[in-house]
Amino acid sequence: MTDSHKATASLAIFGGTFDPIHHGHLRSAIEIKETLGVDELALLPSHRPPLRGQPGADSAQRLAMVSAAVAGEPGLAVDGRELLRETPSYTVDTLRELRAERGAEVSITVIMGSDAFNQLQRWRDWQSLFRLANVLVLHRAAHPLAMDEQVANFVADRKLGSASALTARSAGGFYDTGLIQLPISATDIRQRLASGRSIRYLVPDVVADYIAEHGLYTQ
Ligand SMILES: Nc1ncnc2c1ncn2[C@@H]1O[C@H](COP(=O)(O)OP(=O)(O)OP(=O)(O)O)[C@@H](O)[C@H]1O
Ligand SMILES: O=C(O)c1ccc[n+]([C@@H]2O[C@H](COP(=O)([O-])O)[C@@H](O)[C@H]2O)c1
Repeated sequence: MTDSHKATASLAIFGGTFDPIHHGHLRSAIEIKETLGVDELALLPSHRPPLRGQPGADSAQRLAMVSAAVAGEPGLAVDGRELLRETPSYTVDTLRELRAERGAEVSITVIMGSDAFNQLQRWRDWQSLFRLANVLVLHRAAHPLAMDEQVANFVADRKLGSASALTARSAGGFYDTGLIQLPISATDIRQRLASGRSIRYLVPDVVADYIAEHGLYTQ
């Protein structure tokens, strides 16, 4: 795989633990879909998050909540492929699978928040992400961009001038959107549930209903 291909179609992937998915994720997904003009945007729940402890909800429950949240939203899709691998959910493995399926010409962009990007140097084979895909960063108010020096040097000559430039190339580009996300976090949602407070308007109603029905995050 090289980054020199001119892309023929475009896909963006937004991976996460989604424990649970919330309106911060969903709002950003829509904004990116519109800003990039990408053909497809898929949310990918991770099965075994590589750099954090076991989630509060199991993988099938997190996938069910993501699926319910985007049902009926034509711009967004769900890709459950990471649940099929028992190894840690390394993004580089997911990208290798997608490349094998989609070919070299399709533009693939990995979306991540600044909290995730600030840890990129800890990701498995992180330089290969740029061989296989583009990377787009969103900002979280609570996590100012503070990338590792090695990562900063690596992306310095990969920076693109616009978000839409990502969809024109298959891989190798980096774009920092400057987009500030809604200040919602899954940690805060779990804490509210554990202390009996409401999570209404932080997550879609179908997700709140699923959480209540399954008694999730009560402790
Ligand atoms: N409010 C938000 N808006 C948009 N993206 C978000 C938001 N919160 C998290 N993200 C991004 O979504 C991806 C998956 O995040 P994750 O599922 O861990 O959610 P989280 O709210 O950060 O959860 P936790 O609080 O459990 O760490 C990451 O790239 C993260 O930066
Ligand atoms: O590939 C890795 O080494 C790697 C390390 C940490 C996180 N990720 C991916 O980054 C996404 C966000 O992770 P998290 O833990 O912030 O929800 C999710 O798709 C993870 O699989 C990937």
